[in-house]
Formats: sequence, structure tokens, C-alpha cells
Amino acid sequence: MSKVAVLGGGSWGTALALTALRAGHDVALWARDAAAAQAISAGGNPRYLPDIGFEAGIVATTELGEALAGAKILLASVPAQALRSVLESASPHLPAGAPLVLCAKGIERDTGKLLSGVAAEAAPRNPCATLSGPSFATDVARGMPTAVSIAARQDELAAELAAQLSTPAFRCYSTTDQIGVEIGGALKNVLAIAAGATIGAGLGASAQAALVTRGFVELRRIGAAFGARPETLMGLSGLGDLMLTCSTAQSRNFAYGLALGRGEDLSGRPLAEGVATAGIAARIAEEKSIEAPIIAATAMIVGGRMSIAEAVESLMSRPLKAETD
Ligand SMILES: NC(=O)C1=CN([C@@H]2O[C@H](COP(=O)(O)OP(=O)(O)OC[C@H]3O[C@@H](n4cnc5c(N)ncnc54)[C@H](O)[C@@H]3O)[C@@H](O)[C@H]2O)C=CC1
Ligand SMILES: O=C(CO)COP(=O)(O)O
Repeated sequence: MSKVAVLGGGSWGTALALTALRAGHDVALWARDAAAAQAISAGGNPRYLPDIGFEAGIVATTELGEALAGAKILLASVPAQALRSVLESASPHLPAGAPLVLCAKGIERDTGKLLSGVAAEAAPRNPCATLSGPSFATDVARGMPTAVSIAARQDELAAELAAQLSTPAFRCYSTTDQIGVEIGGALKNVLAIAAGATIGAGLGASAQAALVTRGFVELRRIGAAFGARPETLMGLSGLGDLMLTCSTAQSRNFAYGLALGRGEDLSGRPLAEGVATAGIAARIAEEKSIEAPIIAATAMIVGGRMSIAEAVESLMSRPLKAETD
């Protein structure tokens, strides 16, 4: 049994802290909010995991030094756009050499970097890994069966982390394709917004299936440009997570798209990582001359620069071509 430290007291940080606890580790969690830390230590997270009670045992604190001291595994589960600043604050306290597992899904908006690139700059003394896959925090917190990928460039590190973090209900597969795992997790959120918007705008289940399938082609093109392995994109962290988040309003990204498609007020909604990632993903595709019209249209819709009706018109009137081109 060794100490696991979790950065982030939201739904995913809490759920991952619980899996680490259930895997037999001592678990500390850093949350920026004192009330959240107190509640998590007592066995609840009313803001981010309402209606879920869980076992006490996580030691949650607002002190980074206290949370990180002596930790052998670090899990970063703050939102993607907050990762750099949180790692910079944590930097003096990060135990040198302890693996840092990135658990957020996104691309840094200001730099276009994948989160492993952010970690390489903000936490260079910690070997970096990524945990991603189809896994709603509520399901994981409730102990429902879930499988994810853990990726690290070194095979032994990925396998060791998978062994340390798996439980009978949380099955971690290991891979060395960290970039593939990151790309799948980041882009599926953008496509989930598009899928939700399709349903919200009343365009139908056939349109939803077409959009997700063709969106997956774009995901694979972008993945290929980054050197991702095709089989990773077909795996849990790619296709698996795309299936999950493009099919149910339990996904906050899908729910965001649903509200967008219905023309509802979008202020004050829960985190939807695809909102921040859409624009930068579209820009990366454009800069690399990758054909990604669905991602581009989603970025424009999310940015208020295109209506859903205009997106449909533009996507449906593209020149006809072979499906595999
Ligand atoms: N909730 C889920 O089902 C899953 C979430 N993820 C990923 O995990 C990441 C975190 O998401 P959630 O925990 O779900 O979000 P959340 O909205 O439930 O919680 C976010 C947490 O981060 C904290 N936070 C936000 N900005 C911060 C900052 N600048 N500094 C410090 N703390 C900050 C908030 O106070 C909150 O505790 C996202 O990238 C998400 O895509 C991945 C798999 C499942
Ligand atoms: O990444 C997730 C499930 O794998 C969670 O999806 P949402 O952030 O869209 O709720």
C-alpha cells in the first residue's frame, strides 16, 4: 500500500480517489475549496457528485504540500485548461520521480499542446502518464464496472500504474501510445457537443450516427498526423469514449450540445471540456491541412460564428467523394 495524491476535488478527482482507496492505497486529495475538502473527507461531494454517498477514508485538504508529501503516484484531475497553473503551484511540492497521471481530457487552448506537453514543461521531474477511457465519474464512484486505458511511453510504467490503480470494478489496460490516448479523449468531447446539438436541433438519430461516424474519421486523421496508432483510436480511449459520450445526456459535453441545439441559455452549465478544445482542435487541423469539417463547424457553432442550420447546409453540400478518401 502506498500513498496516492489526487489534484482536483471535482467529480473525476473524487471518483479516482475512491478507486485508489478501493485499490488499497492511502489517498490524499487536494481541492481548492475548503468546504469541498471537508465534505470529501467525510464521504460526500454534494456539488459535483450529488446523491452519491461513499466511504470515508480520502484525506482531502486545501494544502498542496500536505496532499503531495510522500505520494508515490500523482493523479491530476483538474480541467485541462487549469492543468498548467495547478502544476505550477504544485511544483515545489511534487515528489521527484513520482509518476504524474494526467486524467483530464483536452488540448491547451492557448498553446495547442496536448496535456503531456503541458506536464513536460510544468512538471519536468515527474514521468508522465495518461488515464482515459469511457468512464463517467458517477459510475466509477458507485463502483460500477468500468475499463480505461493508462498510457505511458515506458511500457513498464504503464503496466505498473495499471496494476496499482485497478480494482475488481475498475479495469485498467496499459499502452505505450500516450499521444493516441490523449487525442481520443480530447476530440471525443468536441464530437459529443456536435452529437448533442444534432439531437437538440431535432435532426434525428440518422444524422447523429452519420455525424459521429464521419467525426470519428476526422479524429483518426488528426490522430494520424500526431503519430497516434490506429488501434489506440479504435480502443477504449478513442472509439469507446466516443460511443459513450456521443450517446447519452449523462455526458456533460453531449448535454451542452443538446442545450445548444435547443437554443437554451448556456450560462452556468457544468464543465464541458469540448467547448475549450473545439477551437484549438479546428485550428490545429487547419494548420496541418487536415480535412476536419465537422470539428471546424462545431468550433464555429460553439464560438457563435455559425448556426446549426448553416452547419448542416455546409456539411451536406460538400462535394461527393469516396467514403474512404
Ligand atoms: N466527470 C467525469 O465523468 C469525467 C471527467 N474527466 C475529465 O476530468 C477533468 C476534470 O473534470 P471533472 O472533475 O469532471 O470536472 P468538475 O467540474 O466536476 O470538477 C472540476 C474541479 O476542478 C476544480 N478546478 C477548476 N478550475 C480550477 C483551477 N484553476 N484550479 C484548481 N482547481 C480547479 C473545481 O473546483 C472542481 O473541483 C476534465 O478534463 C474531464 O474531461 C474524465 C473522465 C470522466
Ligand atoms: O469523459 C467522460 C466519460 O468518459 C465524461 O464525459 P463528459 O465530460 O462529457 O461528462
